[in-house]
Amino acid sequence: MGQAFRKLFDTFFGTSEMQVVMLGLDAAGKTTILYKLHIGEVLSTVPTIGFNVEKVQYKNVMFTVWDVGGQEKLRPLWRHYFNNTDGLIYVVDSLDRERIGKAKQEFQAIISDPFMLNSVILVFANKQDMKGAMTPMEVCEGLGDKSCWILFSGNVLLLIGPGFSALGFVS
Ligand SMILES: Nc1nc2c(ncn2[C@@H]2O[C@H](COP(=O)(O)OP(=O)(O)OP(=O)(O)O)[C@@H](O)[C@H]2O)c(=O)[nH]1
Ligand SMILES: [Mg+2]
Repeated sequence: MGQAFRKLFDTFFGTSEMQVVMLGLDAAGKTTILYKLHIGEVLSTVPTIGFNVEKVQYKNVMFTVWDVGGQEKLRPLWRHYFNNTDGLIYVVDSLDRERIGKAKQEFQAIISDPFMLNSVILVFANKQDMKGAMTPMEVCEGLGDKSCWILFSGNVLLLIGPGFSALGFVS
């Protein structure tokens, strides 16, 4: 019955699509997350030069996820992905206390861009398995959004600030 209802629902409403860009400093774990979402496995990665792109279906939404290299010399290219982006996944290495200031600077620059004003934003506080990792609250404060709320699920921090809304992606 559930299946039949879903088929009927999909026939009438179809599958919607969202373009999502995944950004964050180098070695934050973006490519690892992309392939965990895409094939459900943790693969070994090399630093991304350019981008990886995969489609990920969640319920009746097809997400096209762009994972863009985060090395310093590649960051000026990030803005080329902002046009037509519905959502941002910003990945932070929770172990990297030294660079949380840099992660904040890049995050604030992204969310101030006119193309990103209507995007939904999800901050992924990654590497929570590591001893000494910043807590999601510390990551949230480190990124400079004092008014954010946190919904914490596993190692996902959903950051909802003024003008932001939730990306239905957390599981
Ligand atoms: N312990 C731990 N290590 C992780 C986690 N996620 C990623 N890593 C490791 O972090 C390193 C960098 O991961 P990548 O996914 O390549 O990082 P990236 O953000 O894509 O890096 P760039 O492509 O250079 O921007 C790899 O050695 C991963 O195995 C995690 O949740 N926990
Ligand atoms: Mg990568």
